Parts: sequence; structure tokens; C-alpha cells
Amino acid sequence: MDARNLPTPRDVLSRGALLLDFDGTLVDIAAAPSLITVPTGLQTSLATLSRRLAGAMALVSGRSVAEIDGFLAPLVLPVAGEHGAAIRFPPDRTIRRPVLPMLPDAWRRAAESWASATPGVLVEEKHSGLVLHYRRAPAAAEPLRAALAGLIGDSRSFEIMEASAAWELRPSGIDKGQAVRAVMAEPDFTGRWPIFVGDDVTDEDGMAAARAMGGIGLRVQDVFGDAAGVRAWLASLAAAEGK
Ligand SMILES: O=P(O)(O)OC[C@H]1O[C@H](O[C@H]2O[C@H](CO)[C@@H](O)[C@H](O)[C@H]2O)[C@H](O)[C@@H](O)[C@@H]1O
Repeated sequence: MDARNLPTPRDVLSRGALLLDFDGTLVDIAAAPSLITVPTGLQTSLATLSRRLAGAMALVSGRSVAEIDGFLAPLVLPVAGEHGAAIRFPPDRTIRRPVLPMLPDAWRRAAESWASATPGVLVEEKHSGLVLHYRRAPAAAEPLRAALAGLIGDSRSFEIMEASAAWELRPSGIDKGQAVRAVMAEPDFTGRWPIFVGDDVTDEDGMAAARAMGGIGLRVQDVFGDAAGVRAWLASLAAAEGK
């Protein structure tokens, strides 16, 4: 799919459900997770669209629900965080979590020690996993992947997920495909047409799930060019006349 055959605003607004990735899709990629900036106008577009879609818009992110809330405050939207390992639908504040294996402390300590021994490598802790970021140390990519593979050995409880200049250690079976299916089962979303927008390899499962449900998966680079292009599309949908 490319920009020429995007759904019309009327189609999106009358029967769509927007499922939006965050990093690289709504905000530009930065050198480190804490360095992103939320562009002026993004919250306004999202708030308008959420209202026009009668609540059928969710963020589907690798980040935690709390982080997404922090970046979008005061807006509070449905969020499937940590690739769907944590899901929250306002006005309910409860974050739903499936029962998942906890990452062994020894693995966390090993990742911390690799990060402190390798300039430019960052470790990001998650509730049931962690991420090793190598955007500022690209030569560390393969050694880190091999070290993680050695750590998990033949464990079937965890797997290594390739992310954007990062390796993520996550519980097996947690991906954006199951996140999309969980979101689409909620009352505000059921019966609507899933439109997943994402930029990263971790978003491929979300796009595939949306397509399997009769919807569409839009890859940012192919359809919009970059996150600024996505934001312009969302702003145009928010401002579109009619339903
Ligand atoms: O699913 P997303 O909303 O796209 O989140 C994916 C990961 O995003 C963050 O890492 C990525 O973005 C950083 C900021 O631009 C960048 O520095 C890093 O290299 C990227 O991997 C976040 O830190 C992760 O937890 C998310 O899983």
C-alpha cells in the first residue's frame, strides 16, 4: 500500500479503528528513549480523532502505559503497552496484565554489566523484560545479540525480539498481533475496521493482525515517508468535514 490508496477520511471516520504505534510513527526517533519530543499539535489531533472515532483509537507501543500517558498528558487514551503485555482502557485506570514469567534477576544484572562495559549501550528495564539499545554503539549489535542468546539458552519462556537499533528480551508470545486482537475485542472497537500504523519490525505483527481481521496495516516509510507525514495525515483526518 502507498499514499495513493489510503482510505478516505469518510471511511476512516465512519467505520475505522486507529491503532497507532508511538516511536517512529507519532514521534520522531531520537538518539535515546528519553530524548524524544512530542510535537506541538499531536495531542490536539489525537484528542479530536478519538472523539470523532467514538473512542476507537489506541496506542499500541513497546513502551509502558505510564510512559505513553506521560508523553501525551493531559490526554489519556487506550494503550496497549509493552507490546501488549500491559493494556489499559480509560476511564478504567487498571492496567491488565496476563500472567507472564518474570525475567530472572541474574539476566537483568548481566544486561546491566554489558551496558556499563560498552560506551553508548543503554539498558531499559521493563516489567517482564528488558531492552538493550545500541543506536549510539552500532558495532555492539551482533555481540549483544549473541550474548542475549547465550543468556536465554534453551529457555522457551523468553525470546529475543529485533527492534529499532535494539534487542528486546520479552516473554514468548507477547507481540503486537495479540495486542491488536485484544484491543479490537473491546466494546468501542468491535465491528470496526482496524487500521494499524507502524514503522518498525515489531509492528509487522500488528499490521498482519489488522489485515487478518479485514483491516489494513500501513508501514510509515511506504505510505507517509516519516512520522511527520503520519502526523499530517492525522491532522487532516481530525479536520475533515463530515463523518
Ligand atoms: O512500539 P513503539 O511505540 O515504537 O516503541 C518501540 C520502542 O521505542 C523506544 O525505543 C526506540 O525509540 C527510541 C527513541 O526514538 C530510540 O532511541 C530507540 O533506538 C528505539 O529502539 C523505547 O525505548 C522502547 O521501549 C520501545 O519498545
